[in-house]
Amino acid sequence: MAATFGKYPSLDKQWRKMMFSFYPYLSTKNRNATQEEWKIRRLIWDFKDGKAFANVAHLVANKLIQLYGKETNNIIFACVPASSAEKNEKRYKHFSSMVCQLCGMYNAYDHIKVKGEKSAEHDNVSKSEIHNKQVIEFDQDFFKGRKVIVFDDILTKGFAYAIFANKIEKMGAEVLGGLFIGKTVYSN
Ligand SMILES: O=P(O)(O)OC[C@H]1O[C@H](OP(=O)(O)OP(=O)(O)O)[C@H](O)[C@@H]1O
Repeated sequence: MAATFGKYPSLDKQWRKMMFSFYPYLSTKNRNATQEEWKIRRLIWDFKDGKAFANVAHLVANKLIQLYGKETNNIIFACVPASSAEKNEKRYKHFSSMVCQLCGMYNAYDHIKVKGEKSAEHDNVSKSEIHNKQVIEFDQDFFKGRKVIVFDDILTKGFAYAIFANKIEKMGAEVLGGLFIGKTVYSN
C-alpha cells in the first residue's frame, strides 16, 4: 500500500497494521504464468467458488496460532464480504467456521449480513461506486470492545480490507490487521 499512503488518510492506519499474505497472486493481466503461479491462481479461484477451503482454513488457522498463541481465544475472525450474499455464503460460511474451530477464534460470519451487490473484480467501476451498491449490516454488540482479525482472499490495492476494517472500528472494536491468501503482483 506504500504507493497509496497519504492519499487516503482515513485508511492509512489500517495499512500500517500487520498485513500478511501467503502467496503472490499474479494478475491475469500477465498472460505468461509459470506452473507455480497457475497453482496459486487455481487455489484462489477455487476458494472464491467455495472449493478447496479446508486447505486454506488449515493454513490460516496455523498462521493465527503462530501469531497470537492462546490469545486467539479472545479474537474475532471476520471475512471481508464477497460481492454478493450468495458468493459470500458459498465462500465464507464453512471456511470461517472451520478456521475458528481450528484456532479458537470467535466466528464473525453470522454477525455480518450482506445485502445488495457490488460489481466484482477488475471492472471499470470506481471504488466509491462499488461500495455504495452493497450494504453490510453488523451485529454491533458482537464487535464492540473486541479485537478483530480481518481476512480476504486477495489483497490488491487494499481498499476492501481498509474500508471494512474502518467499519469494524467504528463500532468500538480494534482491528489487529489483515490476512490474505494472495497479494496481487503484476510482473514475474
Ligand atoms: O485490495 P482491493 O483492491 O480493494 O481488492 C481486493 C478485493 O477485490 C476482490 O473482490 P472482488 O471485488 O473481485 O469481488 P469478490 O470478492 O466477490 O470476488 C477480492 O476478493 C477483495 O475483496
